[in-house]
Amino acid sequence: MAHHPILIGVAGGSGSGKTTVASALYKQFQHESITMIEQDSYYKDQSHMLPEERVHTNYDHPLAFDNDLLLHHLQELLAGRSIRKPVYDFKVNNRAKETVLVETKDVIILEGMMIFEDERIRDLMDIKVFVDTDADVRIVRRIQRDIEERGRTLQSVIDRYLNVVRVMHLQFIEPTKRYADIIVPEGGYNRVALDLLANKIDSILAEKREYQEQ
Ligand SMILES: Nc1ncnc2c1ncn2[C@@H]1O[C@H](COP(=O)(O)OP(=O)(O)O)[C@@H](O)[C@H]1O
Ligand SMILES: Nc1ccn([C@@H]2O[C@H](COP(=O)(O)O)[C@@H](O)[C@H]2O)c(=O)n1
Repeated sequence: MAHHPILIGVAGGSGSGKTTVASALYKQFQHESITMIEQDSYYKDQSHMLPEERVHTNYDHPLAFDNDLLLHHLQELLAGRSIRKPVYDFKVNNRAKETVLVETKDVIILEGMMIFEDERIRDLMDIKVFVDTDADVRIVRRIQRDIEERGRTLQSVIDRYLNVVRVMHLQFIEPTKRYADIIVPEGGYNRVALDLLANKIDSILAEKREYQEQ
């Protein structure tokens, strides 16, 4: 393994294409040593709340995330140790009982809406990517995904978007674009951006290997 793993952050609004970009990078390096972490896995545990109370949580506010645990886990991975990543269940708005073993790798991709918002987490990243997609495209993608995969109704997705997601996006996500090294329009299928990123990752890996051999 390289001397220090590389941490790549992929941020952007809900439905922007973060997961698609992160997965494309993951695929490109699947023969290397690579792993992926999602900030969504670090939504706070809400077992102490009734299911009907959990519906009212603001999931688009930085405080919805257990960033202390995320920071600790990233530090562990970067130090060469494995972690047990929490599992989040969107259908019941709560952390699941099981955890998943994640071993450290040369390249760690962290994907999530607000990963640039916490300075402690931001400062660990070697490359910061912001996936920038227009709000109309993001809401259409989100409607489709939340109904198909997260068990939501059309009305609940629309209400939450207009009352919470949109407002929080402007307050907490859009301003973090300034921290990005690279802004990728439209995300997932932007081949040029993905190739540029892959080249950069390759060169950092080569640099680290050279340093390690000295
Ligand atoms: N460039 C793109 N063109 C068309 N559809 C896309 C593109 N990027 C992502 N998608 C689709 O949009 C949806 C949301 O993308 P996803 O990567 O899950 O976004 P995020 O992780 O930012 O919420 C997915 O169904 C994905 O297949
Ligand atoms: N229990 C929850 C937790 C979060 N959300 C929404 O998920 C969005 C973030 O996920 P992306 O993959 O789209 O980045 C966020 O906007 C939350 O509103 C939820 O619906 N329920």
